Amino acid sequence: TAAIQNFNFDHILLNAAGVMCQTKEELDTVLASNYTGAVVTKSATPALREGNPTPRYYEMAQNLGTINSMGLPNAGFDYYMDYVSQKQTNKPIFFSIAGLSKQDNLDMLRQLEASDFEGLIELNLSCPNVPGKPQTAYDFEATEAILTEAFAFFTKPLGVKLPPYFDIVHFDMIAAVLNKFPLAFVNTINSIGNGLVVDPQTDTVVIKPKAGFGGLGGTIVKATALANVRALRDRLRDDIKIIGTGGVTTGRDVYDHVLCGADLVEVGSQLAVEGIGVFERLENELADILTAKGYTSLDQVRGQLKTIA
Ligand SMILES: O=C1NC(=O)NC(C(=O)O)N1
Repeated sequence: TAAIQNFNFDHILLNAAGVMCQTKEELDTVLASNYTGAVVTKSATPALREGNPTPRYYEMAQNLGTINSMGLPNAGFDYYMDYVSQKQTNKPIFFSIAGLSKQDNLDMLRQLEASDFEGLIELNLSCPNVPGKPQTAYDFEATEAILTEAFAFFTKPLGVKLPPYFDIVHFDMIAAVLNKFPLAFVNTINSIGNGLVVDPQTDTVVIKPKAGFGGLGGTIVKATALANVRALRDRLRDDIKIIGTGGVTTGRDVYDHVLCGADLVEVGSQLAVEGIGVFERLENELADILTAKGYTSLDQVRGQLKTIA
């Protein structure tokens, strides 16, 4: 549809893959909100997955953030294909996939290409929580290889979910790879992989998988998220849209993501913590900021972050 072609959504907020999107009921809840512009599915693997042993998710005190090692629990590719095939909605759906191998990903992409699905596809190259599996997008050659093979046959709107980078040279390198392909969007960031959180009552890690190592989200990842949005906006072709994810708990955080160049903004940890009402609160807080600044459109804000001369 036109909305998808020019990435023009009624609302810029949606969930982050993994949060409130594993079941049809959760997906319907996000879609039904008057304050979301789209929904993204839990990253699907070919077969249903139980994921990692629990406890595998923890919310830190003072809403500092979250740590998770879910391990890609999901109902399986066919479940989400069934959902999108039957869903009557004019709100765009992002179908997220996270194969455990290049072949898995190519197989799911071939099925999506052959289907009547008219939404967007997010290739998650950044899950940090499958023991023994790397975050693919930290391997620039592997990333180029999967995208080369994918774009040999895939014609629907495709984007990638990236891990955070922490080295300017890595921003340059991943952008050089991504700029070779007709990507519809880039979604940055996924959780900051392999953090470690201690329970102060018990001197114990707070999640069971991987001896407590898990992906960080929420307040504590905001500065890294903004840096990755800004760095990729500065480096990627203008036609590649940016979805900003990470550290969004207030309307100001949404504003900051747009200031750094985000076209859409995803909410993960704060959606898990607060529930579906977070979207209305964020949109109202954002509107108040725009009004206070005399802006009538986010287009006046997007990418306008100033530097110090
Ligand atoms: O890509 C992912 N990012 C996360 O932080 N967690 C999930 C997961 O573990 O399934 N996947």
